[in-house]
Amino acid sequence: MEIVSEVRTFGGRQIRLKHRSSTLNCDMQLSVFLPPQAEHHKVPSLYFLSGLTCTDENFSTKAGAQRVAAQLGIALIIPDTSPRGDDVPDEDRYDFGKGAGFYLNATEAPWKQHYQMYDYILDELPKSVEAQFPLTDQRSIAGHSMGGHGALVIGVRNPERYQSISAFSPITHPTQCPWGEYAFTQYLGTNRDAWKDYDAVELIKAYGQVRPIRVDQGLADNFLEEQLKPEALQAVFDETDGPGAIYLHEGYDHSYYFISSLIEEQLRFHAHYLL
Ligand SMILES: N[C@@H](CCC(=O)N[C@@H](CSC=O)C(=O)NCC(=O)O)C(=O)O
Repeated sequence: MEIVSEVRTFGGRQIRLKHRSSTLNCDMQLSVFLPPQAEHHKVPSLYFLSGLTCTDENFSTKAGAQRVAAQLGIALIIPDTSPRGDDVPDEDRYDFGKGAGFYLNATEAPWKQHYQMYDYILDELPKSVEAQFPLTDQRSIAGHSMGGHGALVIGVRNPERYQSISAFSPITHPTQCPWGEYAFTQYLGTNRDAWKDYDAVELIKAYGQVRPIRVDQGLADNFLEEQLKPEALQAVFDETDGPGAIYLHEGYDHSYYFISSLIEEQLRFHAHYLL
């Protein structure tokens, strides 16, 4: 991975990188924050998956996560939200294609050649960053909206890889909401049984709650009822015995103002399991 830019913040290093991804068959960029402790010893990592229309820079510039990550000694690994480049197929809509990879492995043409974000986040990215930076193999995963869906799906399916899972305003039940139904039809085809591998509600029903899960949801979120459906996640938390918890916040919307208000709580939640 090649360093594109680097700045010092809160005693640590905020780094932007580019690399050729063999999983996605394209060049990718990502951001990494290394806390000051990484100068002396290996540190654990929190992966943060962003939402529709985002790159790695939305979270790294708007969430304000670095101050507390520096105090706690946790690295932040912030990938892009889809494959990129002129060779990558796209559609002219904000909720599908580039910027909207939905953290799955596409099975349908023309998407499957590049849209393999599930494998990229789970395998290629940790191997690459852990080979280059002083990181332990202790990881947790978080995300926002489409990225909250990604964090829940990847975390629930791979409890041996992630100590804890959190999400801001996640798409909890993508097989039952317009964003998910459109994207899954294109990426995965029309067999709805195959969609269940990428639906947090269906996965928790099947796998249970192995790792701790924290969800924060604003009650003034304009996507709440149609796209996010926290009540479906609450129902499956209630059905399955486990520590999953959804915190509802009066007056907060879907934006990074919400994420920046609650990021400290989510970082401290993960620190409990990572450190
Ligand atoms: N129509 C809007 C929708 C895009 C949007 O709200 N994106 C969110 C994530 S939504 C779910 O994944 C986001 O994080 N935007 C970036 C930001 O910095 O706020 C639009 O096209 O803007």
